[in-house]
Amino acid sequence: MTRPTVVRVAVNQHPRSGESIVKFLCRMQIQFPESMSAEEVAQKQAQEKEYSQGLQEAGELEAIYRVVGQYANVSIFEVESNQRLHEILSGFPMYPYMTIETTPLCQHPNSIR
Ligand SMILES: O=C(O)C[C@H]1C=CC(=O)O1
Repeated sequence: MTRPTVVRVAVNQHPRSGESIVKFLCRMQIQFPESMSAEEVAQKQAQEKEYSQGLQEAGELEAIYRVVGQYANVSIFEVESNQRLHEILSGFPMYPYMTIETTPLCQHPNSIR
């Protein structure tokens, strides 16, 4: 007797690796203390750039956009778990100066991708 073919489709799969992922929209608003010097700000910005570009190269930070007119960004993360997202966000060098809103995402039925 032949068995029926079972096709498994993960709800959230990474488009390239096929691994199971969770996807989040994050909004990060940055507010440095008034007492912080321009040199300290520049140092934080350089550290942030290196950390952020590492995440982008690793595929965990899929996209980042500046919010027009604000020291804020919206970013799309594709990560293995909620725990991993928390590790990433709390590892940002600017984390102590950020207000972060996270929104979990799932597939839209009308999306063609
Ligand atoms: O928006 C910013 O400038 C802060 C920051 C968070 C990630 C990143 O690449 O930059």
